[in-house]
Amino acid sequence: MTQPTLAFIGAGNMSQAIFGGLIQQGYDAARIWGSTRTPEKLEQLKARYGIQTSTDNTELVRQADVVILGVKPQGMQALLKELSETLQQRRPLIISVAAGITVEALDRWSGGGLPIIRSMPNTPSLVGTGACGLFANAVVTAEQREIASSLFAAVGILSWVDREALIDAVIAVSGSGPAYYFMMMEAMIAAGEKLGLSRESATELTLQTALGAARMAQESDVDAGELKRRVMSPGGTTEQAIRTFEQGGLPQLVESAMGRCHARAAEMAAELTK
Ligand SMILES: NC(=O)C1=CN([C@@H]2O[C@H](COP(=O)(O)OP(=O)(O)OC[C@H]3O[C@@H](n4cnc5c(N)ncnc54)[C@H](O)[C@@H]3O)[C@@H](O)[C@H]2O)C=CC1
Ligand SMILES: O=C(O)[C@@H]1CCC=N1
Repeated sequence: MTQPTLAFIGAGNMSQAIFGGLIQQGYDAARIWGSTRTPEKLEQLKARYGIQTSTDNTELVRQADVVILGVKPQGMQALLKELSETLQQRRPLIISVAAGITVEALDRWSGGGLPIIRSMPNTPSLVGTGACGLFANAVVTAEQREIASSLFAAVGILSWVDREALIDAVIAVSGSGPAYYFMMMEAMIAAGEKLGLSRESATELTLQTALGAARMAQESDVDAGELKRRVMSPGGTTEQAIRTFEQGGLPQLVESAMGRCHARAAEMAAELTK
């Protein structure tokens, strides 16, 4: 199958993670277009990834089989107002990555009746280990679903949800999730340094431990709780650390942090999609 031409409108962090990951997996960079507001940024993207670039979003839509909307949620309505006429003429598959912007709003702002997929990817897509949730409107064909699946499968795993509301749960788990782990890494590195390790060594040990734990949990036939218990020797060192996390309320803290993340997605939808 020929690779579809992709237009990333708003080639920022998330878009770059997706097309950077696709290019690493062998996607033809000549079939990838990116736009940002600033020409200097586009020059950098061209030099780094070899993609086609333009500051003219309508030019991108005219080339595209798939249009990926990668702007901030606050900029989506204005962008679609600018593009609706061209989108209606060209009728590409539209994939939004924006948090808090509903399919109903995307449909309304783009003039109605277009195939729209609301996705929630994450930045580890850049290194082929992304995790993405997807929801399609009724206009999206089986073939277009396949196209979206193969794009996201090239940069990680994906999961279709059958209710749009579940995209907000995906945001709380995997869309925002990399930041939770990065925060844990920051804290472990800082604590390792305080215990006398060099920054370099604390960083290397922390990152390898995060990678090892994730790989082990993925490959194991027992759950994360059991893997945790297997590290905890009775009367030993890990037990003291885990007890300290529990006494500090870590599981409840994670639940309320993810609850706030989830609630914010709904608040954004109420604020931005009137
Ligand atoms: N950063 C992340 O980890 C994730 C972000 N998202 C979603 O991705 C979207 C973008 O987020 P980031 O990539 O983090 O932001 P970003 O600020 O890095 O990227 C946005 C880009 O859009 C460009 N832009 C803004 N208005 C434009 C316009 N009218 N035409 C062309 N380009 C325009 C900006 O110049 C910028 O390069 C958001 O809607 C966010 O909800 C989703 C999942 C994860
Ligand atoms: O923080 C945000 O709003 C975006 C959506 C998921 C990750 N970053």
